[in-house]
Amino acid sequence: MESTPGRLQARKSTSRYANSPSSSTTSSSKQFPEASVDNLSSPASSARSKPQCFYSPSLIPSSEKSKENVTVTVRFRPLSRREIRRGEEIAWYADGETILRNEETPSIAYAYDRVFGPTTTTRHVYDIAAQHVVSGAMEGVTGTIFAYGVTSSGKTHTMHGDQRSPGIIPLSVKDAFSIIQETPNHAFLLRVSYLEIYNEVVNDLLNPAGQNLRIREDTQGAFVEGIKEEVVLSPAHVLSLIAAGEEHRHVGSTNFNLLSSRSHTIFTLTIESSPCGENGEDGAVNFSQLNLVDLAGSESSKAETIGVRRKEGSYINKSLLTLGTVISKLTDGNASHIPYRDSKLTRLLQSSLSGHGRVSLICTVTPSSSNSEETHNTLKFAHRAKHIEIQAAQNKIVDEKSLIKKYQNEIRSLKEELEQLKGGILTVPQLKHSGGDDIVILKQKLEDGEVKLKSRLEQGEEVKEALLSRIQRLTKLILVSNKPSHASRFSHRPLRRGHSFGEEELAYLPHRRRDLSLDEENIKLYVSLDGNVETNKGALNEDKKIKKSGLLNWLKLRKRDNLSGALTSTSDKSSGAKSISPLSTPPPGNHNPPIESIHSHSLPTECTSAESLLEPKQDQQIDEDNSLSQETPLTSMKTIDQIDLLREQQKVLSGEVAVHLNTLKQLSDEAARDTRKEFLNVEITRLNDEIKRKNEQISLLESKITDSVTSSSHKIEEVEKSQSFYELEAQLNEKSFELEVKTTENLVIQEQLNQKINECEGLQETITSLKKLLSDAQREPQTQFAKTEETKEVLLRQAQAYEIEELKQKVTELTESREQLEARNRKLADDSSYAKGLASAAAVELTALSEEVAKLMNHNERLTAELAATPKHSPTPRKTTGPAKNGRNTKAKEQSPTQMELKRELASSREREMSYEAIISKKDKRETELQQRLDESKQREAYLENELANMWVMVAKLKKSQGAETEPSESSKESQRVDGWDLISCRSPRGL
Ligand SMILES: Nc1ncnc2c1ncn2[C@@H]1O[C@H](COP(=O)(O)OP(=O)(O)OP(=O)(O)O)[C@@H](O)[C@H]1O
Repeated sequence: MESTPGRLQARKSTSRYANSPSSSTTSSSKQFPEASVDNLSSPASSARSKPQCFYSPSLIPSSEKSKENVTVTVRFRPLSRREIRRGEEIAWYADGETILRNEETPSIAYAYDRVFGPTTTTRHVYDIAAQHVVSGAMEGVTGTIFAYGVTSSGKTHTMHGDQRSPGIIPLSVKDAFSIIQETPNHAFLLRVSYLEIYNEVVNDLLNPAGQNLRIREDTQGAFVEGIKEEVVLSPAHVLSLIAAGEEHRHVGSTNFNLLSSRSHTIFTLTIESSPCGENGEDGAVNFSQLNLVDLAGSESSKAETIGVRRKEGSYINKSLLTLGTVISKLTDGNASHIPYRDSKLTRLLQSSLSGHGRVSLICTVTPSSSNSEETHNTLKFAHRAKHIEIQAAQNKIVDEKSLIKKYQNEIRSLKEELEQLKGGILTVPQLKHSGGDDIVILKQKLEDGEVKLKSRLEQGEEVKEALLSRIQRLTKLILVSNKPSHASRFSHRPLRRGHSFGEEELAYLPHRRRDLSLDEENIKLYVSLDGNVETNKGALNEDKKIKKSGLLNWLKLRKRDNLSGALTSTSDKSSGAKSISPLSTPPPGNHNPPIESIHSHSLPTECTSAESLLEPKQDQQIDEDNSLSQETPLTSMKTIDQIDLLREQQKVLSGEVAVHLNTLKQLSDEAARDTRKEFLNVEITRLNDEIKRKNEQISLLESKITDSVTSSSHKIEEVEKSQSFYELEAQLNEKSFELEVKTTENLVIQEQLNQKINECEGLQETITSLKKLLSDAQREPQTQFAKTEETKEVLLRQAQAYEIEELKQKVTELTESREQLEARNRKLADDSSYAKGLASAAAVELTALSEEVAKLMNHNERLTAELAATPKHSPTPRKTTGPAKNGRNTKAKEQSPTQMELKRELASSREREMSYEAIISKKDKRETELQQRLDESKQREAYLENELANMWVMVAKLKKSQGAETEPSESSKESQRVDGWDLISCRSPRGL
């Protein structure tokens, strides 16, 4: 639908460019199909959370705030030779001035503030996408311009450019100085800083020592701690600093870009401006920053990088991803948290993105089909960014925060000091009308006055010179227009300023970069290195060489800075947290011919250029004049300083002449009244002579001034004529630079050589000592043999000591087992004595029993005998009947209990006898057993004692043999004693 572009053009930011000339075209003569743009982005931004304010309460924001959107433009680069050779198709194309469309699916289209075709010049891009940000910054509205796109899409080409086509940065710088020139009655102070973010580390590109700097925050927002800020005086000065900074930037080759930026860079121009002139100096100071950002390119997986490049690529992608997230959150009304802190890039861009300054995003894309997807991503990013809403406001700063005010105040007080000094010198005693008697006193006073005047003049001369030069230096830091005040750019702003660069300025820009991406040959070159994309030193060196001519000039000037020693960098802490080096600017005239055009050299007020001493020549805008930009600046500024000094001297002399004339007049009056006073005539004559002499001096100074002016103009002419000389000089410098490089390389090689020589010497020494050792060894074989014997002996002794130790252990063990056996023996002896006791008791009992048995047997025998006698006197019990029977029975009855008793007794005694016998036999058995064991123990004890004795004998033998061997050695004896094994004591405790 056509409505969307219409809507876009109706936007404030777009409409301002509606009439601007456009060279934007679609690629080649291709006919692009009409397409609907249903999905074109709408710029309407929804309400979003208020971002953090960049400016502190000390800064008074202008009441006039207007809402606007980020300016988003897209720039196509032409297809590279390589892409053409590969036969790549056009995937995206510019459909008119604001629409970009997909070739394959024409319904996919995006609208932006402007779409630049591949043939659009950077200058045109500047006019559309950057100029309003730069002029805003010069008026106090902070601005940021950044280039975004995939690798090799043309970001660096757009931001830095080359000599043939200067980029946004040089064009902005040039424009900033032109604006100063076009803004009379305003004083400006510009300072720059330049940093890179490489692998999430912030490095100061203006100060190689400033590595890994910290980002801090104060009430004004995020800032880089310790970054160098340099006060700048001219476009050439700024470009020289950028060129020097670029030397330190991380650049490497990838398979897409020979000189791919591996870091994001932020170039910041800090601008302070204040009205000056009749009543201007009391006004508030405008403070703003212009950030020019060259982002590193996002890398797709196609990049196939390895090693360092891959690491760099992942850091780059991560920070760009965070940038994308921040941008989408900024445009999302519901987002409560915006992750600025997730990357250093977004932290530093926070104040720019959060909506208090103008932002211009230039998205660079390639039309090629191979990059279609990446291009689409860039377009989506740009589409999101378009929705960021900003409220740009002019910022004013209070006096104490302003560096320009500080300098202006210092200049004012220095001038007052100078005036006082002059006044002090010129004050002479005023002649009052006095009577004739006072004439002598008057004469005396006059003479005194003359003497004092002379000495003061002499003393004050040096101080005056110092004051003057300080005033001049400070004045030079403050940039003012030398145009008449009615030519204010605010009232008559020209539609377009001239951007022509002087030779010197161009020298700081790189030559034309290699055309687009790598050609096949180059790829081969790269692939051959480390199999992938190692840095091609040759190619990089070539590019560095290209830059060198610019850099050489810069270095040359730097050297001059040092040589002249006039000014050194001093960081100005009072002006803010950041280190500023206002006086690190070059000494008067250093490499800044163009600045002469915008400097006022008048001393009374630093803003009135009408009094410029070197008018009209110095009034010309030298930066547009190539010949002037070739002038040797130091000489030029010296001349200006000299002229200033001569004029000052002239003024002092004129003052003195005036005093003399006054005195002369009074004396003449006096002489006319009283003609008798001869001495008055003499004095008059003397004064006349003096006046004449001083007038001569004045005319001499006048002629000197004229000469200086003429000679300076002659010099300019000479410079014009000697362009070739400078070229030669540049070549010479280049050669000397190369020579210096070679010398340095030589020195390094020399150092390495010395190191190697030292190493060699060390090795030589080792060899010598080894040789010496060898020869010593050969020369003293016997010593060696003795040494071997000694070693053997030591080993033997060690073995013996070890054996002794073992034997000692054995002895201990044996002693222990002997003690155990002894204990057992004792126990056995106890047992045996107990058994003996038992046996003797049993024997006693046995004897008693035997006796009893014997008694019983005797009794038994008697009874048996009695029994045998009994049948003769009494019938047999069988034959006995009746009373006989009864008689016999009674007798039997009388005898049988006794017999029975006896029998029972006999049986029991027999039983007892038998049990006693059993016990006795048991005891005997036990006794035999014990006896056997006792015998065994005794045998074992005897055996052990025998063994022990053998061992003692062995030990004694060993000791003896050892003693014999080591008899001379007291130490071994000592060791024996120490061991506690004196041979005398080496006997068995039993005397074995
Ligand atoms: N608009 C253009 N016209 C002509 N040549 C261009 C244009 N844009 C880019 N180029 C060329 O394309 C090549 C790559 O461009 P450049 O180095 O600027 O890309 P880049 O986006 O900065 O890449 P990287 O992110 O890798 O640093 C360069 O040789 C450059 O001269």
